[in-house]
Amino acid sequence: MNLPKKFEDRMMELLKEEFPLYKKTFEDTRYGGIRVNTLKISTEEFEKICPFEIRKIPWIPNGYFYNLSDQPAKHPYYYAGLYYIQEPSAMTPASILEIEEGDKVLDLCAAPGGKSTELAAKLNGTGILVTNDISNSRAKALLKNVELYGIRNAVITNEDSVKLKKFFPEFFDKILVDAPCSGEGMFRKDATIVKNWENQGVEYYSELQKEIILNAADMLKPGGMLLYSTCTFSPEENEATIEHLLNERPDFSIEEIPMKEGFATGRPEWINGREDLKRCVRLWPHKIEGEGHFLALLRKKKDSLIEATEDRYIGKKVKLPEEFYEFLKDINFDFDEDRFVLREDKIYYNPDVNIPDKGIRIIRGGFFLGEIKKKRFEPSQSFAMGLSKVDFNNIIDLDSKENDVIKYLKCETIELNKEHKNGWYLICVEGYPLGWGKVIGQTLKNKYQAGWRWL
Ligand SMILES: C[S@@+](CC[C@H](N)C(=O)[O-])C[C@H]1O[C@@H](n2cnc3c(N)ncnc32)[C@H](O)[C@@H]1O
Repeated sequence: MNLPKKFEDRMMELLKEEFPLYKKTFEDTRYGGIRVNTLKISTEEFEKICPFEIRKIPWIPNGYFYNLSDQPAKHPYYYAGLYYIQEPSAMTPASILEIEEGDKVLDLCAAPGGKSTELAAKLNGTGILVTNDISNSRAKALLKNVELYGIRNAVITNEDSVKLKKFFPEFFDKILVDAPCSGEGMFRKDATIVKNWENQGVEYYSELQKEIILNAADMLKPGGMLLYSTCTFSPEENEATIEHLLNERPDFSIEEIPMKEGFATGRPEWINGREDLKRCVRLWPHKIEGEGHFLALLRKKKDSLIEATEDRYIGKKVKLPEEFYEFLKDINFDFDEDRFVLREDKIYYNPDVNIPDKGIRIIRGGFFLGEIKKKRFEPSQSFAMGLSKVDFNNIIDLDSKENDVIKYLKCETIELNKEHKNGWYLICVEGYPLGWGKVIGQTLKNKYQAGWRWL
């Protein structure tokens, strides 16, 4: 692979005797990874049913390598949201950031959702995940992933960090900043990143990261934790960004990250920086089976004068159409009635946390349940994905190896060979929900979301 000369010279100067080992990784094939969505399935269960060969990623409790000759995105289990396809080192940031149930979590640079989907799994339906991206098109990909992975407590925003900060001063318990970067760790995966590096290099991103990390710092509660990560190697975008934060916000300190085999420390000497930058972690492609990453875990000093605030969502019971309540009779899931929201015939379920909702560009505010169409309630795709098979009374369970499941995912009508009463059914593959269908006589009318269909 042809690397930019400027990049190669700099890496040689930084890595010295390690450089040949690093350089050699460009001759090897990359590693493919999948991360099990523990909102839907345990790792033990997944290992039993996984249809292709996998091998544990040593430093990620729910991460596995797969062979690149397999196609995990072409299996019904992928459509059931059982796993996320992610480069192994990119799994590390969300795995390191400890989340407690009930936390208010922000993923500031989130699209397409590789880290958000794991943060949500750790929240396990409690608290709130505000997941944000400045790019509208990327935020749409994020929306799809939030829905596919069955996340019920997310609010998706489409803002830059300056604007977001105005709405959320010292609001979050945990923040992940997976910063836009020059992507030096992506060169092997995607050659177009090399072009981008040449056009808009390290200096451009370093300035942007300094701005973003300070805005994130101001949205963190005292006592809260912030995880900063990039998939690049340049010290200007890594140790220097952290040093900038520590200089500008002296109430922050760097926390130790538990070291695993192959993890390397931060390199303060590369920027003549402070000694504690050694607590940052560098993942190198010549030391672990992954493309590489940088991580820093930061704590904001606790101010004992600040009292905990009560942020629970207090809604008022809205009058919802009868058809919706009729549908809920088949749902075995305890909804808090005060959290239902009706917006232009669409029904949502709010997370249990109050957030400002005026003046922010919100792409999705809570769990979208469905809409009223011609006096009927039509449940949404996200409603199906947010349920497990025990949550709905009427199930049609398809065999992962039979053709009907692919027909269903292709939005085709299915003829049933067993008697079913008419009405809405949660269509599952081996017990994991895929979407809705409506039985009329012997026919299953397909209600799978057209934009998601199997191509
Ligand atoms: C490294 S990518 C994020 C990858 C994502 N965390 C994941 O794991 O799937 C960085 C993201 O930051 C977004 N971004 C760039 N500038 C931003 C800003 N000022 N505020 C918020 N997001 C920004 C980009 O659109 C991009 O999607």
